[in-house]
Formats: sequence, structure tokens, C-alpha cells
Amino acid sequence: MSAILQAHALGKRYGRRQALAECTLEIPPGHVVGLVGPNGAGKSTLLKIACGMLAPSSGRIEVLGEAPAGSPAQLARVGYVAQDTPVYAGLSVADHLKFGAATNPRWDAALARTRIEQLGLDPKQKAGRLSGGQRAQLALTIAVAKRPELLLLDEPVASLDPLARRTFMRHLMESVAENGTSVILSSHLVSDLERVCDYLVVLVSSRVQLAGETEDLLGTHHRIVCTRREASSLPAGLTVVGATHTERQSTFIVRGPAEPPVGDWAAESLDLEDLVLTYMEHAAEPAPAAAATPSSTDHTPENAR
Ligand SMILES: Nc1ncnc2c1ncn2[C@@H]1O[C@H](COP(=O)(O)OP(=O)(O)OP(=O)(O)O)[C@@H](O)[C@H]1O
Repeated sequence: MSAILQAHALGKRYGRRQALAECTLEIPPGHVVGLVGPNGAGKSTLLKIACGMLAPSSGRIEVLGEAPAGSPAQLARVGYVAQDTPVYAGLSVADHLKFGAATNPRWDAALARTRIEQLGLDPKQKAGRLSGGQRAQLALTIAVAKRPELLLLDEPVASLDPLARRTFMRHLMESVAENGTSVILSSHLVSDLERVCDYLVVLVSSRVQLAGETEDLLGTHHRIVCTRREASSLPAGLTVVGATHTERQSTFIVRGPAEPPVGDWAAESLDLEDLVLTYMEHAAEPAPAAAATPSSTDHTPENAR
């Protein structure tokens, strides 16, 4: 199957504010994609464009091979839960499930019922009287019971308690494994993403800084700790993504071959949080000298080149 989301030079302006710029992505199917970045980076904007709620100002995007919300069939294949998890305040939980069943051709009534029971939600309770976390759970239940091929979730676990977060993430993983659902979810909780995401997109200041399979990205980034030196003295083939110095010591985050670079230094792997924070921190900083030219397909921050 071809890409679940393919974007080329995608851009979105709100008046004079550029919310998304030059966004080029090709996300293969069957992944749980973590979309991360600081506040205002453009994550919600990208997800809204992908589900057809917003039209881009420039560039192209295809979702499951079609324009977003391009046809009723395509709408049925994509599930979306907005950041504020909207529900109908005057309708009961049971009414929401009936509404879901009536409007979604692939609706899984048993799954929806079981999930509501597991969550301990009273079917008769009006959605407007649910807590923020319970509303989020209701919205997520509807999105999952729709049995979409692609689920777009904007900060789905932000209002859930830690146990509910973990359970939700586990169910999400099961759904991916059982039904082949692809998921793109934005979150600030990198530790949660670390457990479930096998594909990462880092957006900073409206631009894609990094995208790819988590394992590949973690395998090709290393931390080098050495006596103080300039980034330009590192061997060719390494791209310096971040650098910090003390009086005597330099620490570089480098991108390069899967083998850790060998030299008069200690080289170690990064975890996902290190990787994300490095790209978030250094995307907005002045350029350190780079030791090599990155490949044309990566999204290394321009200031690291
Ligand atoms: N309706 C709007 N009108 C004007 N500007 C907007 C609108 N929606 C978003 N923006 C701006 O676009 C930029 C990207 O916003 P977006 O909500 O996509 O970011 P985000 O990465 O989802 O942020 P957060 O993590 O805080 O939810 C921000 O600068 C924001 O202020």
C-alpha cells in the first residue's frame, strides 16, 4: 500500500502568520506516528489539513491516496479527534454511540459498548456532565469504533490520568496490530510516545525538522563527548545537530552512519526524548559549523548544516 500521508511543500497561513511551511512528508502505512514539537509548531494545523477541516494555503497533500475529505468513502476511512475532544453536551453517552453507528459504515458497536463499560461510563450520562478526561475517552472511543484505516489524534492523552493514558496507548497498539490501523498522534508526552511510536515527525517553527522510522533515527544519531573542540574538526560524514561546550569539554549530537563514530571520544546512543529535545532546542539556535553535508532526503535543521 502507498503512503498514508504524502505532503509536498505544504503550507498554511492564517493571515500573516505562517503556521506550516514547506512541509514535505511521506509516511508509510502501518505505523504509529508521533508528531511532536513545541507549542505553536503547527501540529494541529497539519492534522486539521490531513482530515480535511482546513484547506492548505500552498503545496499538496494526499491522505490514503486521495485529497483529504475528498469523498464520503475517504471520510469513512479516516478518524480524527481534535485537541479539545468535542462532544455534544446535550446528548448522552449512549446517544453518541447511536449517532456513531448511524453515521459510520464500518461502525464496531461491540467494541464501542465494551470500551464504554471498561471505562465505567454511565450510558445515560449527558456528555456535558462528564469530566474532561471522560469526554476525551468518549471521543476516542467513537474514533476507534469507526474502524478507520487512519486515525489522526491531536493530543489524545493530554487530559487522561496516567493509568488511563497507559491503557489507552495499549489499546491503540492492539488496534494497530489487529486491524492494521495507522495512527498519527501529536503529543508533548515523549515518554508515552517512546512506548508506542515507531515513526517520528518533529515539527518546529512550522517546519519539519526530522521524520523517519524511530529505530532508524535512533540508530543514526549519537552523542559524542570529547575534549573541547570545534564541530568542524569532527570527521566527514557526520552532521552536527547540536553542540554544547564547557571550558574543557564538548558534547555533540551527530547524525551519521549506524556505527557509532570512532575517535578520541565517548560515543553513546540517544533515547527518543534526547533526540526530540535536541531537534527542538537547536532548530531555533544559530548554526554550529557542520562537518559534512547531509543527504538531500533528511530534515536536519537548516541551522545545523
Ligand atoms: N485559527 C487560527 N488563526 C490564527 N492563527 C492560528 C489559528 N490556529 C493556529 N494559529 C497559529 O498557527 C500556529 C500553529 O498553531 P497550531 O495550533 O497548529 O500549533 P500546535 O503545534 O498544535 O501547538 P500546541 O502544541 O500548542 O497545540 C501558531 O502560531 C498559532 O498561533
